[in-house]
Amino acid sequence: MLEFVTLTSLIFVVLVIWYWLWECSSFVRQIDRIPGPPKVPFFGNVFGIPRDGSEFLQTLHVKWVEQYGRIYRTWRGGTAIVAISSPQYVERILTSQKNIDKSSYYAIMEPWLGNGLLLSSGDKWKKDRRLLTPAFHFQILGDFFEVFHRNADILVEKIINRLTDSEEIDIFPMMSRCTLDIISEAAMGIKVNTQTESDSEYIKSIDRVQEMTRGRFYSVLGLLPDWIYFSLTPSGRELGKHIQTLHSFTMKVLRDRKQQIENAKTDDDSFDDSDESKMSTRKRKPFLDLLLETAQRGTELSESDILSQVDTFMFAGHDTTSVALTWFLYCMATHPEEQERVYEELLECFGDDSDRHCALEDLPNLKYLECCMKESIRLYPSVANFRRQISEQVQLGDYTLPVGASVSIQVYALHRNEEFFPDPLSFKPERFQKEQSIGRHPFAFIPFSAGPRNCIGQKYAVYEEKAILIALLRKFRFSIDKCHLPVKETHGIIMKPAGGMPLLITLR
Ligand code: HEM
Repeated sequence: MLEFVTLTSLIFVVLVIWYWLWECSSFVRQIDRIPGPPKVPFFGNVFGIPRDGSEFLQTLHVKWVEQYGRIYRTWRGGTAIVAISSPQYVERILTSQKNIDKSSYYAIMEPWLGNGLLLSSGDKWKKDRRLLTPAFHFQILGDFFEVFHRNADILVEKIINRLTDSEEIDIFPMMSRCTLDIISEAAMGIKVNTQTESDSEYIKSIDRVQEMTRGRFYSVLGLLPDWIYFSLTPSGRELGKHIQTLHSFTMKVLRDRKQQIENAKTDDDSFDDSDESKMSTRKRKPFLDLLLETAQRGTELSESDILSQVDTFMFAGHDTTSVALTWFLYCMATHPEEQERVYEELLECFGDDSDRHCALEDLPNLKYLECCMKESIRLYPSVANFRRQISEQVQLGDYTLPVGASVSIQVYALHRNEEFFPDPLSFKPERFQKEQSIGRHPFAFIPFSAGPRNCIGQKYAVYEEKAILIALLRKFRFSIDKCHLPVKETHGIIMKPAGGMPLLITLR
């Protein structure tokens, strides 16, 4: 017994000394000069950060910004996270060529997304980004419109069929299926038909994986290494099961596409064409083919590398767009005058030709639609925050961020900064008209991030959204029953509407 007490006391003393030395280190002193919520020894702020996605957003993006300012720090165990939401600070971080790697937050996504473009660092990221950029070439994107239109038509059809039962429809799952079908076909070359076929396990699992990944990051369990978390905890086992579902889905996509290419080879040898300069003049080419071609040319690219990219693009290119569409329709439903103005602009553009799909050339004529899209994603950014790892010390105002700190760019809080968007909580599309945008700080509005590591799919996403929204707004009028107001945001990795988005829909 005496030995046990002695040993426990000894461990306690060692831990206290270790903690005291850590507290006195220049890293901790530099971080703790930045204001932030009080921390608990060893655990930091993990207990003070709400698990619930809506409260999480309100606490980190509203309450603590009001309390501590547009730069504040939190601790996750021994990891320092500096949250910033002023454009000047954001510009310093996002324009850096050095501080472009992702923070430890993203390590928690690795069992799911592997070392794909979103998570990779250093030379691997540079090489992959160079390889994948041609797939998003402006001229190639024009060829994707056919896929956007076909899937938007299916969506319109589905809504019309549902209207016979009820005018109120939760549009969020419908958007999710539509964008999943589009990304699978446009980027992977495979039709998965989740709009027309029954419940998609993939969609259910992707929701759960996001929710659980965010929950894990800010819980004590998140401090456990992967091998303990996934094998010994019930939540780890559940998360592992959902990740497995996602991987099986993307593996099937990869295998199916390989098979298609094999079959096509006998008729057409274009797959062997390695001249990338011809990309822009060829018909649309799924980005997955680029990876398969590269692997075939003998470059080091294993099946698991390709799978990580497929997982990454399926995630990054599907949910981000479906929530942007969903929040946009919410803004229209709650702002009938603005909705009518968009409709009038569409009538002016398309006239009586109600069946004509939009083309790339129509888009410059739809300026008010674009202002509404920007205003909606300002208020409801699909990615409410993202992070960078500090690998070269940086000065933000009075504070020095040492190497090893993590920076969280708080897009939600940044977009609601009164200094740049007066009356920030109101939906005012005019803010984005040319005259009103002049002089606004270029980093005050960054829904797709900015700088060298911005969203590679930005143009693709905007075209896709426009094609879908134009089809919907020409056909339907959207409103919302007041009993649902306001629809709250919930933060997983993507910012979704808590409890779906039930809208009242009528035919025009
Ligand atoms: C409304 C739609 C979208 C929004 C709001 C959005 C937003 C973002 C943001 C904020 C980032 C930076 C994330 C970070 O640094 O951690 C990002 C990165 C990325 N996005 Fe998007 N995105 C959208 C659609 C898409 C689409 C359609 C694709 C693919 C087809 C895509 C692929 C990617 C990839 C691969 C990255 C990582 C880029 C890199 O690190 O080099 N995104 N996106």
